[in-house]
Amino acid sequence: MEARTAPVNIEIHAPICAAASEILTPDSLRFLGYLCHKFEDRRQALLAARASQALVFDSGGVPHYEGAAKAGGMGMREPHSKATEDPHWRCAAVPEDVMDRRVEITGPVDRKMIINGLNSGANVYMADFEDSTSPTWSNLTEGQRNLRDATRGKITYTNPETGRVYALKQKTAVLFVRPRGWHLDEAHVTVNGRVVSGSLFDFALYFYHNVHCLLGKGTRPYFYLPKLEDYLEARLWNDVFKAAQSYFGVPYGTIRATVLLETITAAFQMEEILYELRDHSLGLNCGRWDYLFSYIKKFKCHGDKIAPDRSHLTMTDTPLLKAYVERLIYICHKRGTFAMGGMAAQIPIKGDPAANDAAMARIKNDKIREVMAGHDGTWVAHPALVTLAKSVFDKHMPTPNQIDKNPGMTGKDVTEADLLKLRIVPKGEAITSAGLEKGVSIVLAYTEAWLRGIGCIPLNHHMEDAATAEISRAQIWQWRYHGVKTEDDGVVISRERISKLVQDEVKRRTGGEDRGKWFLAGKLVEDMLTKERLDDFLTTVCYPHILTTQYEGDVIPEDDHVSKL
Ligand SMILES: CC(=O)SCCNC(=O)CCNC(=O)[C@H](O)C(C)(C)COP(=O)(O)OP(=O)(O)OC[C@H]1O[C@@H](n2cnc3c(N)ncnc32)[C@H](O)[C@@H]1OP(=O)(O)O
Ligand SMILES: O=CC(=O)O
Ligand SMILES: [Mg+2]
Repeated sequence: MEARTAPVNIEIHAPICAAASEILTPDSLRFLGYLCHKFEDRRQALLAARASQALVFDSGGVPHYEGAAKAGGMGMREPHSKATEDPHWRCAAVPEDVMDRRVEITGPVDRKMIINGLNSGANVYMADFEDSTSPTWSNLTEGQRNLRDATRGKITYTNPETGRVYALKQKTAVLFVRPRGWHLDEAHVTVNGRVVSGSLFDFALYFYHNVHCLLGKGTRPYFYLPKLEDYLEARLWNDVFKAAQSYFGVPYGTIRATVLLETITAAFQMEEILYELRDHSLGLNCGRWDYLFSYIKKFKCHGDKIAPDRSHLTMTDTPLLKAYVERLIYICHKRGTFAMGGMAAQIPIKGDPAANDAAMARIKNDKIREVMAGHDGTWVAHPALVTLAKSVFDKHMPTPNQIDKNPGMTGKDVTEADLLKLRIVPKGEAITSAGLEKGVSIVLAYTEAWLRGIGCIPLNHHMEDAATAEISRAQIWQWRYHGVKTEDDGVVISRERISKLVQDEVKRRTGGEDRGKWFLAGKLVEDMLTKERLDDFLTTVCYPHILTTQYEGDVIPEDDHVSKL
C-alpha cells in the first residue's frame, strides 16, 4: 500500500515554537511522512553503499568512469551505459526566469540575509540549509518560515538594535533552496519510529508551503542538491521529485535542480547524474570546497595522495581541480545545461584598503578563469561581491549563458588519472607548521560557532563553512595518520602535537574561562583529529550537541515536546 494512504505515525521531539507551529501543520507533516515512509529504506541502503565503498578506497581502490566499472573497475555498481552512449538525450529546456544565472549569491536561511541576498542584484539567491547552516531546531523552523514569507514577497525584518527595517525591492533574485545532504538526519522528527532524513525534511516543508505560490508567480521550486556521491543518489532525488509533483498534482518536470558536483566519486559519473535527473535538471555546479574535502577523505589512507597545506590547493595550480572543471563544463554543455562555477572564499576586508584590493583582485581572477573556461555563472558569498562578479561575466559573456555556444568541449579528453592528480609542491613548502596551526584554529573556530547555531563565519578574511572547515579537519587527520613531518621544522604531526595545539588554541580563545562553546568544541575537535578512524562528517559528530538543548525560542511546556499526528 502507498504510504499516502498507509497509516504513518509522525512524532516531533522538540519544542513547538511559533515558527514550528506555523510550518509543521498536520498536512505538511503528512506529506513529510509520505516521503519518508516511501524513501527512507533507499536512503539507508545508499548510505550503507557509501560505507562499503569507503572500505574499498581505504584499501587502495580508486573510482573509475562508469564504462570502466562495467568492464571490471570497481565492480560495485550496476552498468549504466545509456547515459554515456546515447548521443541524443538532453536535459530539460531552461525556464525563462533562470536563463541568466551569471551571479548567484548564497547564504544561510537567516531572515535578514535572505532579504539582503534577494535584494543584492544577483540573479539567484541560494538559501542554504547545508554548508552554511547549523541545523538547530530554531534555524530550521524559522528558516522555513522565512522562505515561506519570502516567496510571498512579504518578508520583512527590523534590526532590534538600530531599528533599521528591511523589505524586498521591486526586482529580486530568483530563489533556490539547498536542502541538507543525504547523510544528515533530522532527529527532532520520527516517522514510524525512525528518525527522518534532513534532506527530506528541508525539501518537503519548502515544497509543501511554496509550490503553488511559486507557480502562481510564474516561477518554480528550484533546488541545489549537495554532496551526492553517485547517480543512484541522483535517482533517489529524481524519484522524490516525481512523488512530490504527483502528490500535489503539478506537472511532471515542474521542479528544477542543479547538482553540486562536490565529491570525487561523482566526478566519475557526471553524465550519469545528469541523465538520472534530466527532466528536472538545471545542470551541475563546481562545489570546489567539498570536492577537495571528499578527495582527501576518500583517499585518506593513500600514501601517494597526501594533500599539501590548504593554501596550496588552488583552482589554477591543482591539476585535479582543473580537470574536474573542464570535464564538468564539457558534460553539461554536451547535454544542453548549465555548468556553474563555484565559490571564491575571500570576503571584503574592512579597514585595510590594500588587503581588500588584493582580495578583490583574487576574486576577479577566479571569475575570469571561470567565464573563460566556459562556466555559465558563478557564486559569491557576500553582497559586496555581486557587482565585481557581474562585471567579469558581463564583459566575457554577452549572452545570458554559454550553453549553446559549447565552450569547454576540450574537456572530453579528461582522463581518470587527470581527475586524481594532486599538485606537487616544492619540498619544504608543502606541509608546514603554520599550515597545521592555521588548520587547527579553523576547525576549532568553525566547530565552536556551529555548536552555537552559526553555520558560516568570517575568519582570516575568508568565509569558513562546513565544506571549508572539513578540508582542514580531514587533512590534519590524514597527516597524523601517515606520520607526516612539517617540512619547515621536521617535527612529526603526532597525536600529542595536535592535542596540544587544540588545547593551546582553546586557552588562547577563552583565557581558561568556560565561554561560548570553546571547551566542548575543543574536546570534540581533539577527538576527531586524533582518533583512529576519520569521522565521515564533522556535522554528524557535533549534531547530538545541538539537539533542542540549544533552543532559544518560545518554548512551550515539557509535555508538548512530543507531538503526535
Ligand atoms: C562552500 C560553500 O558551500 S559556499 C556556500 C555556503 N556559504 C555561504 O553561503 C556564505 C555566506 N556568507 C556569509 O555567511 C557571510 O558573508 C560571512 C559569514 C562570510 C561574513 O559575514 P559578515 O562578516 O557578518 O559580513 P558583513 O558584516 O560584511 O555583512 C555586511 C552585510 O551584508 C550581509 N551579508 C553578508 N553576507 C551575505 C550573504 N551571503 N547573503 C546575504 N546577505 C549577506 C550581512 O547580513 C550584512 O547586512 P547589514 O549590513 O544589513 O547588517
Ligand atoms: O558547496 C559548495 C562547496 O564548494 O562545497
Ligand atoms: Mg558544499
